[in-house]
Amino acid sequence: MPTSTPPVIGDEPVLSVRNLRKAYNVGKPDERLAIEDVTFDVAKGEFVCVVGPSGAGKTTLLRCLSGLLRPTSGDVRFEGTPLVSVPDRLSVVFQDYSRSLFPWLTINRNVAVPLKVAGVGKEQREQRIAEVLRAVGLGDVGKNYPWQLSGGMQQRVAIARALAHQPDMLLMDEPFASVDAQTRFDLEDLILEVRAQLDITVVLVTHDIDEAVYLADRVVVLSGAPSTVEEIVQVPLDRPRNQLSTRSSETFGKLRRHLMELVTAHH
Ligand SMILES: Nc1ncnc2c1ncn2[C@@H]1O[C@H](COP(=O)(O)OP(=O)(O)OP(=O)(O)O)[C@@H](O)[C@H]1O
Repeated sequence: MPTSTPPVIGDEPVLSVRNLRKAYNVGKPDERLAIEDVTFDVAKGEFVCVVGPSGAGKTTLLRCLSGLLRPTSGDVRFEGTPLVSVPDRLSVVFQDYSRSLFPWLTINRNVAVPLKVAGVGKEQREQRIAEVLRAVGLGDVGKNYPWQLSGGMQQRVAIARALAHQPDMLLMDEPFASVDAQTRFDLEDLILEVRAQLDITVVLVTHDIDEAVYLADRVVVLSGAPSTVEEIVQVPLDRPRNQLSTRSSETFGKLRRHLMELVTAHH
């Protein structure tokens, strides 16, 4: 099977993770090592998925990559700079859209939040909001409130909000886990389209191996906790991808099988 290859030719990686280690409750009786040693790079424009058994530390890793959580040791650099907080050029989308959108704000105002924080003026803000809502297939819901939309539509709003200030990188933690199967396929295709249109770098954590193969250029496979990198698998599937033909191709089947073996062997 294809395995690890150097991800970057020439340019510096957008994200570089070196010997990341994360323990919770250090020095206390309930100290717990979640991540033992994780190293990988993400190149500009690349789509990297992270998979691993339940409890492998996927959410912990993503939080460390976003600057929300400080590693115990090791180094995470975004565009060459060590992370100390969430950088402006990076956006995060979580699984639970119902907790990430502000229920008391209209869709337009939800999407406006990061633009206001970034100091974007009113006129330009309104233009950006209309653009990103159109980009996620939600042209005319701006005056509605989140609770008036379906789960899939709310997650589209969360994605639009994450894209509003034109980040260089999007980090996503199980972003499609709370929607039904058909909506999940639609959202997977949406994120692939958005990625292609905006030339954005994406790191997405999922427990769903098929989803990882369908979306990624490379898949980082974590071992069980405390996690290390089991293997980095290259995904040589053509783009644009298609839910029917890509998923039924022989290469897809082989990759899926290989990843299943890796993940279940270390469960
Ligand atoms: N705030 C915390 N305090 C203490 N331990 C924690 C904390 N958050 C996570 N852990 C522990 O760290 C380990 C990794 O958890 P994490 O949620 O990162 O894994 P995961 O791979 O995302 O899990 P899942 O696939 O079940 O969502 C687990 O053993 C968990 O109990």
